[in-house]
Amino acid sequence: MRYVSTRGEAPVLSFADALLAGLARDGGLYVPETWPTLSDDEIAALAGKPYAEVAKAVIAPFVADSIPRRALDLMIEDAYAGFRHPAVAPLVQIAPNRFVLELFHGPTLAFKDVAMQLLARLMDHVLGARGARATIVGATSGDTGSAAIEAFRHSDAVDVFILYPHKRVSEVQRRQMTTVASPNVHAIAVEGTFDDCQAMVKAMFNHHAFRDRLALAGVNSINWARIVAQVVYYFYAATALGAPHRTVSFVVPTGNFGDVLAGWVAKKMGLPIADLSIATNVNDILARTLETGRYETKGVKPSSSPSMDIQVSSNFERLLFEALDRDAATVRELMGSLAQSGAFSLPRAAQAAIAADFSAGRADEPETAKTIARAFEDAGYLADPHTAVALAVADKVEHSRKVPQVVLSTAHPAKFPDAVEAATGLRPPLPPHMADLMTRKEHVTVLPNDLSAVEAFISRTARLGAGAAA
Ligand SMILES: Cc1ncc(COP(=O)(O)O)c(C=O)c1O
Ligand SMILES: N[C@@H](CCOP(=O)(O)O)C(=O)O
Repeated sequence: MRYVSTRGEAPVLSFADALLAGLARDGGLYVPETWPTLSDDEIAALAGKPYAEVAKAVIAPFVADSIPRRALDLMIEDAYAGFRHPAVAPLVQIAPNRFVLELFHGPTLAFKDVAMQLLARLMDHVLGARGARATIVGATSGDTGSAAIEAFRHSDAVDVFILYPHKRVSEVQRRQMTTVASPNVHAIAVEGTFDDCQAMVKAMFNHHAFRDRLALAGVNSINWARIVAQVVYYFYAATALGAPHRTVSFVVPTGNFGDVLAGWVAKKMGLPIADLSIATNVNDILARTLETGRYETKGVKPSSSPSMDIQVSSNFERLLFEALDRDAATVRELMGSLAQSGAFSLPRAAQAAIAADFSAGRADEPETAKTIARAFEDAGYLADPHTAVALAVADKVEHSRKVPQVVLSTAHPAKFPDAVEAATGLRPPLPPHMADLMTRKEHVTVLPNDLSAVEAFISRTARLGAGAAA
């Protein structure tokens, strides 16, 4: 499988090179040259299989040129062996025709572990085979950062720098990033928003001298490997509910658009999905885009689901590329407009193509709190605020409700104990492996929202950059 950039001006790469590249050198995102498909028989054969077996079948076609099958299988088995639930991603029925897919049973209690645990193994494998090292830079609104730090903390081949928005993540999220004492891990609190952090990470990739000197690699969902690992749980859940003989819908709490895009990839590969619902909090740029055809950024409002406090959803570019029939020149034009004026208008055909696969809805703060309370009262289910946004939207999306609806639960309620306690009176405890999190020593560098200050810090601190000027 070869990978092409959504902006059409970067080299075509193998899986291994796309894995290490992160952002394409033209500023675009890598996507597979063609979409592999699974036949109905192949999909039916996944029903009832352990999570790792489903992962092997779904991921193999995307990596075949770069990773020997036996090595892939071992990495997948190892990645999911550490999850706290034997099903890895259990499906819990909470109402007739409604299921919650719990994706938070990995080490850092959020769905990011599902992809990150595998990504770290894949990167170590490729770097090891090349005798190479890398400097990972990542932006986080709370969960990607902790998942990446956990996954790479023992890796000798990488240094990890995670940028998060100062004072805009939950205390549990912050401490998960700042209390890891590994010498290769660096948490940076940026005085700005997640969008500022993400823009800085992309700017570092677009600063080619810096990128090459430090051998930058990315762990955000700009990295294709993150998406492909997330495609797996759509197959896992849908086949458990009768696919391919039965159609299902998914409702996905959405921020950077990686998770719901993975659902779209599953559909492209042959999984019968009736509807993919994009659930947003008050930062509803994606819901507005689907309604109006205009993608328009506004100021970010802090919410009780902070991981979704995002305006610039990186992976929307991948969908746009497909909706425009892979017209990279138009992608470049629209992304240029976004960079210059903070907005672009979708061509009508692209808007229609997107509307054929996706619906969207938003939940404001009172609705989110009410939904946490109602899920607990009606079903005895304790939902975190991100999951609650999706549960609230699940009621609103008509088309989606005609078939079994799977709501993705992306974080453990204990990651957001204040919001959960305020709605239910119950304070969810952290699991035993994190019981002392609140007393561990924190290590963090606070930096201004300024690219040169961040680049200078990374240059000084990274093993590949030591002593060099930014
Ligand atoms: C808990 C949680 N839910 C949902 C999301 C949204 O996922 P995505 O960015 O893939 O749209 C995020 C982060 O982005 C998250 O951390
Ligand atoms: N909510 C995310 C934001 C970054 O998303 P990613 O999927 O692109 O890494 C987070 O928790 O950091």
